Amino acid sequence: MRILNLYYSSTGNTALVAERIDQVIRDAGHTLDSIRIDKETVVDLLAYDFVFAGSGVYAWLPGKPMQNLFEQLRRTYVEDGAIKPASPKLTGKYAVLYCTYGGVHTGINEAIPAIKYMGQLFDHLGFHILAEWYVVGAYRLEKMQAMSRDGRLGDISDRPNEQDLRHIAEATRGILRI
Ligand SMILES: Cc1cc2nc3c(=O)[nH]c(=O)nc-3n(C[C@H](O)[C@H](O)[C@H](O)COP(=O)(O)O)c2cc1C
Repeated sequence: MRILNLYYSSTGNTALVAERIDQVIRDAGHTLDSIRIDKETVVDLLAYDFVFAGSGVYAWLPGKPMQNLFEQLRRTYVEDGAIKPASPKLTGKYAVLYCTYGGVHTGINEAIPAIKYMGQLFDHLGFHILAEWYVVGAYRLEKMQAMSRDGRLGDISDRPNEQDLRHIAEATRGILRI
């Protein structure tokens, strides 16, 4: 099984989640490509059977570098015919989407558009979307730290914490059983 973990992380929270996912996959005896997205990233999602895709949430969406990559991929897959009308499902292609988010204003509702945005590329290609994981992540920028205390989710200064990462590890172990 060819496995990819593709993620964008600006302030490190999503990277912590991604690293835990990587570790569980390796401990289960698989190899994987783990790619932290930057401006240079080139990838073919269709080269993999199982893709984990994650990002921090910024203004309700994944980070700009991930949006740019997904837009490039969407265009390429439309041009080469991989995105077909009615998006027929592909056998043996699975995706798991995850994000970290602060939710200072409206809680998890701020993160839902980011997950749905990422999911659309996989859905268009015909991947089966197995799960959507929402992990709380503190606002790490100095000027935003009050948002980690005063928002709708309460004090999230230490998130993602070890308990969050243990949940992700368990969920990853579970999803690999399919
Ligand atoms: C510039 C900026 C904008 C953000 N905007 C949102 C937002 O709209 N909604 C939200 O829930 N969290 C928002 N957050 C919180 C991040 O989603 C959260 O800190 C996340 O864990 C960051 O992931 P990263 O450390 O992997 O970059 C924002 C954080 C920053 C720094």
